[in-house]
Amino acid sequence: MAAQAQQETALDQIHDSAQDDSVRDREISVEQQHLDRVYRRLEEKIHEAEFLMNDAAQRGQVGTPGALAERDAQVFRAGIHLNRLNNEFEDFLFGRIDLLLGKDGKKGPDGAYTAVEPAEGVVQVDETGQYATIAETLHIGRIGVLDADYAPLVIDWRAPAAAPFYRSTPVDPGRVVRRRVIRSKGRKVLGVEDDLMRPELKATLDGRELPVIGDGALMAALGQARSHTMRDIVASIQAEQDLVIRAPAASVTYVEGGPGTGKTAVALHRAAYLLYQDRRRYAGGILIVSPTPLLVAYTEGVLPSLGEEGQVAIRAIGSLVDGAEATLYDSPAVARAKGSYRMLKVLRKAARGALETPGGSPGRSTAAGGRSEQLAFGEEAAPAPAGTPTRLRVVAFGRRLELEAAELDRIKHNALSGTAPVNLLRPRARKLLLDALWAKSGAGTRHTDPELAAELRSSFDEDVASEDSFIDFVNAWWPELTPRGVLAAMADERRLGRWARRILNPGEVRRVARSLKRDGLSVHDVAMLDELQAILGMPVRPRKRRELDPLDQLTGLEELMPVREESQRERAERLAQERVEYAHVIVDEAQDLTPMQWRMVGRRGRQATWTVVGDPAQSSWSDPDEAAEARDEALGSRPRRRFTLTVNYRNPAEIAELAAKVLALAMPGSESPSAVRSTGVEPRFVATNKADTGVRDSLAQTVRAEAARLLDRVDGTVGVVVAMNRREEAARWLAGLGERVVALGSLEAKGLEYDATVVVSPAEIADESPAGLRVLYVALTRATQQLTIVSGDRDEPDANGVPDLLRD
Ligand SMILES: Nc1ncnc2c1ncn2[C@@H]1O[C@H](COP(=O)(O)OP(=O)(O)OP(=O)(O)O)[C@@H](O)[C@H]1O
Repeated sequence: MAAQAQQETALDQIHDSAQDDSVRDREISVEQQHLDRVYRRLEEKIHEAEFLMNDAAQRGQVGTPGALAERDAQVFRAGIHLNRLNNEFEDFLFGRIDLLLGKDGKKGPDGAYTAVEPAEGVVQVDETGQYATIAETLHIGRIGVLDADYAPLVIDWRAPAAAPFYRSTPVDPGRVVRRRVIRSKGRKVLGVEDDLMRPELKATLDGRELPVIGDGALMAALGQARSHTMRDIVASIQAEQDLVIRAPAASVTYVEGGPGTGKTAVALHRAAYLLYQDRRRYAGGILIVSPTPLLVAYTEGVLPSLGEEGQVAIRAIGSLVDGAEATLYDSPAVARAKGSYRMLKVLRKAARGALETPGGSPGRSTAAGGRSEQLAFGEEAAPAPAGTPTRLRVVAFGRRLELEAAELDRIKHNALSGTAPVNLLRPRARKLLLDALWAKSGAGTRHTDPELAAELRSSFDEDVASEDSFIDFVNAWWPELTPRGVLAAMADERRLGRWARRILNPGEVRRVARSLKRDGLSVHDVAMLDELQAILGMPVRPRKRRELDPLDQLTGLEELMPVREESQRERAERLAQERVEYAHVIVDEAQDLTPMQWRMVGRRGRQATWTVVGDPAQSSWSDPDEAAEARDEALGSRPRRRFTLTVNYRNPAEIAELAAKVLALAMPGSESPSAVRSTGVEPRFVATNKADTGVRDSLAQTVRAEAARLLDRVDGTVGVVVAMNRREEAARWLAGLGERVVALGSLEAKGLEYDATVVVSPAEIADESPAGLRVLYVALTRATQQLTIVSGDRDEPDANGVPDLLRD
């Protein structure tokens, strides 16, 4: 009997699932029909754009300036249009909402009704419950497409009419009854996933009950394997994230949220939204500052997938200064000295001190006639020892005139007392030299008539200033300083000691000087270079003129028209490079910026609006209060709009719970975001067997074995996170395991994620810097599915292998 019941249940299930499959297939084919219509329309539009291009080319042959200007503008617009259509042809339709009738009957510019709330009385009740009719269906995609009658076939995801797709929740559904995510590849619809916003409502569309397919799009998206590049989340943005993405761009939008809450994703989507919403305003460019080149590479594809790249520059914090690229790391102690406000004072002294003659500060006599380093090196050059002249000799009005070392020092001291950037004080120094020589010449007493005296003085200045000996002297005595030159001078411990007196302690001076002797730059050096650039002031150099198209000159459309052979992308890159200030600045992982880095970033957005996203609990900077002060200085008095993201989309609950233990140590009292899903797989703890093979070998073997094990268990990537000083060693441990696995230093793991991670020796990571516990918290929150902790030499694992830092 029981067996028969079981059989019947099984048969029922087969029957249900066959029915489900046929409903699913029918729904897929409904969406396929819509997609086919959209493609037909897109093809028409592409033909239109091509026609416009040809038409424009014909006008070019007419040759009058007016016709040429019109041609250029038309080609430009048609080119952009074609480019977008071609680029976004793939996978661009991803959503649909089915809506109740709205409160008013107004339509927006995209052809959709604008009301958010349903009209009164559209939901009716009978003995079977609530029922209603679907009044409007909207499809959402990466770009908007209207049909030939201007009715919306696809709504751009950033348009106001698309907002309910993201904002509607079962608690606050508005007009939305069903939200559907459509999965497609090229021209083929592969699947649909539905979420019901009003599950209690029986809704009909074209006389048929609205079917619901799948378990919801979010879970489907979160469960997918990770690759080495981030995907956009445009099909499953959640309501609290959407509020940030669409927040008005006034002043500063400030977003906090724990690991995995989507801060980076939200920041990128916000850039795309701002461009859509006010393209003209953001033609000034959007800068996204990212903490590491690894995170730049990881996130780089998201904006193009949203149809935006031209106006957005994503730069690592170590690549913000043109021509400089950070490749080195500083020890925590050196980083602390270089990144803090104290360094600002040192740099100000160094910039002036770099002109001083050896053995004393400017103004003190150097009668010993010593020689000093020549500091006017080119961008790449190291300081070349050369003579700083200690005597100036010229011949003027037939007389030999001389200034001695003491006088020269006095003049230099005087000139440096000005507040202008050091390089811009050079003309003032030159003028003071001429004054001193003029006084020596005694010619000032020759005429009492002021006009004649002035004439004489001006011909004296002209004579002297054109003399080779004077020109050579000024060049050697007051060379033009470059940021790199001053930084190189700071590598001299003795000189740095003088400039950093009572600011850095002797140990810091020694370590900083030593670090500046290395070949290459660290992220902190780059911020110092930028500061020096501001302190020194760069004399204006003639800009390299790019080749001009004669037609551009004719029409004056030089900036509007892409130059021949320069693609849209190259043009965007060129503009980004030439640009120093931006219209909007987005700072990702803002908690990590040092005071000096905030100053550098601040200079790029003096007139900008800002979006700042971060998580104080993940800060690797040792003095968060000082950084907060610098951040407030960079952002000025602009009002802040604050948002908090509360849901962790990355880590399953099992991993989030473990990480929360470290958070409690790192920042007692702060709250973890709640994990949105659970996998049932607990983190694994492995202790190395030191007795067998020795600690080092054992660690290598254990980590390799764990990485191999995880590669078998997940489809995507595996990250092995070690303390910074073990990076190279760890890469060797993993040799030959393939491209899906990577070794990372703790600081490099920032912002990244992997299907599975191995965190090696929590104690080593926690001990490596004053912010070590927060860095460990970052390391523990990188996995989307599985996590293994391998204890090292410094950990004290219990019988289950759980190291002390991760026990209750
Ligand atoms: N609404 C969403 N739909 C689908 N996936 C999402 C959503 N929000 C976030 N995610 C995914 O969650 C993961 C974490 O997102 P993201 O890296 O932006 O978080 P974060 O807050 O910047 O994390 P961290 O502070 O650790 O760097 C990513 O894989 C992202 O694609």
